[in-house]
Amino acid sequence: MPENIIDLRSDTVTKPTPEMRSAMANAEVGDDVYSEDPTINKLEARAAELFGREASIFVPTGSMGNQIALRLHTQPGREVVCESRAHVMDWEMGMAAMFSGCQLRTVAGQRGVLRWKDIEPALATSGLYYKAQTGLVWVENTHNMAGGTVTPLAVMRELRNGAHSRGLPIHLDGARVFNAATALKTDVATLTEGYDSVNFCLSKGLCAPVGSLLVGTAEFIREARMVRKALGGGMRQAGILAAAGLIALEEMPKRLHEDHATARLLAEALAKIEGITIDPADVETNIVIFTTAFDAPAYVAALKQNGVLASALSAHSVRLVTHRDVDQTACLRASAILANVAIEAH
Ligand SMILES: Cc1ncc(COP(=O)(O)O)c(CN[C@H](C(=O)O)[C@H](C)O)c1O
Repeated sequence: MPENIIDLRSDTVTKPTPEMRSAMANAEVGDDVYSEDPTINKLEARAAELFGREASIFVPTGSMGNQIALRLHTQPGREVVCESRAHVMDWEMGMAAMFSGCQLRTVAGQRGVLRWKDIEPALATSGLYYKAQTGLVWVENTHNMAGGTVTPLAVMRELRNGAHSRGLPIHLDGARVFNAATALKTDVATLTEGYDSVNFCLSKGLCAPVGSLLVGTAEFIREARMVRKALGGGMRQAGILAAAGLIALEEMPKRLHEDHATARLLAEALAKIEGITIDPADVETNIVIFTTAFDAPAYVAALKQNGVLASALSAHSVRLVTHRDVDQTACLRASAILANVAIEAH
């Protein structure tokens, strides 16, 4: 495989910045199981402040943050209503059932964006003996497998108000909520206001090496701490990770628009390639999903041989994700490789 690979598989591949590495090396630490790690405490306080919440908890992965929230909001036998291609449905190893005894009730959104009128018919909140009762409404913003699509602020509020009008909690899988806020030119506190919990990732576009944060009320986070420990997520001197997380929070959201611009460039180049279908107008953030007339896994394998890493989502679907470690020059180089390999794929 050639040198200087262009890795567009995911924004999870981002490496910590030199500033993060230096902060990690010098981090003040303590035992976080005793809540004595000063850098973790600082990160959790800062995250709660940014989201306008009472508290937050640092977790090693977005999956763990999501599953802690699902467990706390539900009880065994309840249903969780989510979008049909949600991460919690397709990428979290059946943990809703395995850990929380819940089943997922999927609802197809428009390019991943749910509306309350779509959710309402899927609810079971009283008096039905043949269905599991609904226990939680689940939103994903941005929506990964729909192509990084953004749920607008008015719809976020519509879904929140709908859930609460039926006495249901609502959780946001906000792994890329900073991308959504950037695309909407708003802030995360406004975008997520009133959501009973929000989980967001430091380790994706925000470039931290590890970690996510779950935000909510003080009581919710107190209980989340116990569930995290039960899952084996109680960490010791994790301030080393939190030091990078603080930089991720302060420095990285302001540059996410660059990833969005690069993604749009890629989409415009892809749209010119024979055998590839994509509408660049559909690309709202840092995720580019396109259809191929030819075999996608074979195409991705050939791209790898030519120095571009991508993800085949199905026989005729490919995902590219832009991020800080791939600048516009690299993406222009990738565009040429994507075109040349496509010609051979025909
Ligand atoms: C919306 C959303 N919520 C949660 C997670 C889980 O985060 P981690 O458990 O990987 O930290 C992801 C990771 N997404 C990963 C990726 O995009 O490469 C894969 C698909 O798991 C996500 O996209």
